[in-house]
Amino acid sequence: MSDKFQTSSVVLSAKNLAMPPRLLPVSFDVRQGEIVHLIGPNGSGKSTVLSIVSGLGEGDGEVTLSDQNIKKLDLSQLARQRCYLAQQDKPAFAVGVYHYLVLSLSALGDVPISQVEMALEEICDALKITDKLSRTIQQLSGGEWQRVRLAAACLQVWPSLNPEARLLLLDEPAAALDIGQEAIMYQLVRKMAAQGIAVVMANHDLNRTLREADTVLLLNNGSCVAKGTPKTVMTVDRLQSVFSTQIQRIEHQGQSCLLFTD
Ligand SMILES: Nc1ncnc2c1ncn2[C@@H]1O[C@H](COP(=O)(O)OP(=O)(O)OP(=O)(O)O)[C@@H](O)[C@H]1O
Repeated sequence: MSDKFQTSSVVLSAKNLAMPPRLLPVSFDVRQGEIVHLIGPNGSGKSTVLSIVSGLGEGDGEVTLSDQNIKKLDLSQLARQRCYLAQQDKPAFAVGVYHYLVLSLSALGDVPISQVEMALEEICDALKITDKLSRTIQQLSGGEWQRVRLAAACLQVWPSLNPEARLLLLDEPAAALDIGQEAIMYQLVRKMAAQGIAVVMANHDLNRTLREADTVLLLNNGSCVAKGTPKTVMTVDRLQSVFSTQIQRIEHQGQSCLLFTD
């Protein structure tokens, strides 16, 4: 987390989130500019956590977004404060990429078109989708479609367009991305966080989590087994036990790196 947000305010507070047996009670806070990774095996509850804190999924417990109970926020208030990129397939209907991106701003009211164009240009350049703007979403590869979805998510909570934006929720955003595009996605996530947006994302790439996350929640069978900094949570013994596979940790040029040796 950038130094300027070290003592920043809590954006998202989740208290005793639960949906037994899929998710047993878990509590955590996320601060302005903090990047939180949810890790754990398939079916451990990562998407369930994201869907409850998004305000769209059913579940027990209390979630507050900027001190407001999310159950009291209507859909357009939610859409202005947080964006939720779920795991999902391409919609069946055909829509142009540009139109799809602009639709992500529909909850924001009147935003000057010049500001929209500037943000679109910056995000599309970063994600390398500018040449796809005139296509329909049916004419994209899986990785291109994922980048368009990411662009739409970032646009919705882009601080210069949306002063109410606080939180970006991403469910496995690197799915379908090649390693170069994955690196670009992480740069964009860091850029959002550097502007004060709190990020909570589900992730399967443990080496990325080691390097990119400020805070990690490790889930297993619906329970949070550890929470804290990557180095304290992601010990070899704990990861081997949770993921039931052989892992080694090596140091390379000052960075820790996990090797999966099974
Ligand atoms: N709609 C549903 N109805 C009933 N159970 C569900 C439903 N969706 C998910 N589950 C179950 O809830 C548990 C948690 O699922 P969840 O999708 O949160 O896991 P996850 O950690 O995100 O998994 P993955 O890494 O595979 O995406 C799993 O046991 C799953 O089978």
